Amino acid sequence: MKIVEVRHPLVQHKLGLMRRADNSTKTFRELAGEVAALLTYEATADLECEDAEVEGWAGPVRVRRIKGRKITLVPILRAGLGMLPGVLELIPAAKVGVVGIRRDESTLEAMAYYENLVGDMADRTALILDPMLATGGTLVATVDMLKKAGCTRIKGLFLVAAPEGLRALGARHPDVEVYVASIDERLNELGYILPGLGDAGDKIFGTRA
Ligand SMILES: O=P(O)(O)OC[C@H]1O[C@H](OP(=O)(O)OP(=O)(O)O)[C@H](O)[C@@H]1O
Ligand SMILES: O=c1cc[nH]c(=O)[nH]1
Ligand SMILES: [Mg+2]
Repeated sequence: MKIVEVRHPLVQHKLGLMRRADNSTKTFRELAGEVAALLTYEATADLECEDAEVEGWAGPVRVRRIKGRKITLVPILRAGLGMLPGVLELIPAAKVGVVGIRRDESTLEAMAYYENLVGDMADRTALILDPMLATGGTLVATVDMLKKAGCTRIKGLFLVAAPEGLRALGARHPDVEVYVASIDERLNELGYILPGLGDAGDKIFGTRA
């Protein structure tokens, strides 16, 4: 399975700021968007390009442009919405399909409650957006959904992942590529990532667990 831990200084610095316990909702949200944009830069590095010609200021000029499969963004409700603005800054024309999955905090089982994907999933590369990859249950359920809809090229963008979640994904969907700002140490007994960020959804939306 392809796993890219993005070591770029801007990503590491911004993630370090996100780990502070005293961040305001505004600060956490802004940083989530900024790191998401930087992850997008990495995750799109292999997009296919082609030559084209445009009329420039001094006559015709050869340029490069992206060709091939289009992208659909798939934020997982609710925390994935916190990454969406940053990703859309780099891919403003992307279509967005939304998936609602909530983790039952006592059983840690992923429960799907909403699905609204774009129609032509088979022709698109899906970029799943979720700040946290913990046990992997939410991600596996999302990939199940996307594949059922015909999607064959799937990448996931995460701020923090636990080794346990990466193993679970590798066992079920080894073809999915992962781009993550940090692979952290482990899950605690409640299924939270250590050192992690705490509850990313609550921090992005200003709610409290
Ligand atoms: O890998 P897992 O163990 O499945 O956990 C990860 C999921 O848990 C969090 O969402 P949560 O269920 O808290 O929903 P929220 O986005 O509404 O906060 C997080 O944003 C992931 O979606
Ligand atoms: O550490 C974790 C695990 C799941 N969901 C979160 O928001 N944080
Ligand atoms: Mg949450």
